[in-house]
Amino acid sequence: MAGSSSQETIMTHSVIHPQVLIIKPPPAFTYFESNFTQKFDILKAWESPLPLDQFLTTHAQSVQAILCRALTPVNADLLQLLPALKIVVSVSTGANHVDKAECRRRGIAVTNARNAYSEDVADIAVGLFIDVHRKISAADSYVRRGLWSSKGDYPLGSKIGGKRVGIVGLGSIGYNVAKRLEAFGCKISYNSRSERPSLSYPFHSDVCELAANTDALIICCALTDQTRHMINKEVLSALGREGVKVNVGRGAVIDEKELVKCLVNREIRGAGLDVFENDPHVPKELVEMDNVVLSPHKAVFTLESFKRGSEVAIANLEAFFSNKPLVTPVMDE
Ligand SMILES: O=CC(=O)O
Repeated sequence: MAGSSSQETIMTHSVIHPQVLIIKPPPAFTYFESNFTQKFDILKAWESPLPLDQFLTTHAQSVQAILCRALTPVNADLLQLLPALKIVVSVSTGANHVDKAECRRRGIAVTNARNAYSEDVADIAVGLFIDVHRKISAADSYVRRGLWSSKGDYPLGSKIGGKRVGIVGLGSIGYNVAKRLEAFGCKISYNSRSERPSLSYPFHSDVCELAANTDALIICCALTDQTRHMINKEVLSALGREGVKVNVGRGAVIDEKELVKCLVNREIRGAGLDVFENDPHVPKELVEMDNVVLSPHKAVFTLESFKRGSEVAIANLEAFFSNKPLVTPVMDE
């Protein structure tokens, strides 16, 4: 008996979990870390005293899987240091931080969080939209700075109900924004990679035409070669002086320099921005404007979203290590 129990102990201790590299922990990782460590041997690059390239060189021959987040680029330089890599599991929905062309060339699979965060991101889009029109953040600052008593009533905002809202990217996030804003009495139309005939919202294949026919644009699409700087000077001009722009997609979908110029010259009414062209760097002009609401790329930041995101990541890693089909592979764009 004694022999078999010590054999059991040895067996328990000798279970070898598949290795997963993490360079920087994803947000809220500590909440879900044990879910990962029960199944995988997590290589924590951020805890190593070695410089990253030395750390990676040490593990180069064994690392087949990497778990990453939006702010950790998995670019060609990093991929070169990982010759045995077979899968990149991103806990983000957007996969623009992964060099997908290089992954494709090397036969490395890429997965993302797909729709895990859509509802929470849609909530923030709606929050920014309301905030810009009703000046909630600016009014909060007005009260805190003691201006209410010295300067009197705060300037008027603009009504939400009846606004014509153009959604750019009617995927899962965009659709959730549309449903929410319909309930506020807004009129929805959209631009997307393709029309969704099952929905009754008017579709505009041309984003400029969408802008010309709406009071606000809400950017919900992914950053791809096709969408980079899609919201340019022409689109912003079409949106017009009373127009508002909200972005919960990726900063570089908008030509940020043009956006700043339009805001400075009051060529559009305002903007609500959760993402920036060079996250986490925010143009200083924007910081000074009270018709702009700024948010630090946090639309997905709820415990519930990160729980769901970590479940999707674990499901993809398990599928990969047991040779099953991946749960949320990123399709070629
Ligand atoms: O921006 C966050 C994400 O893409 O998940």
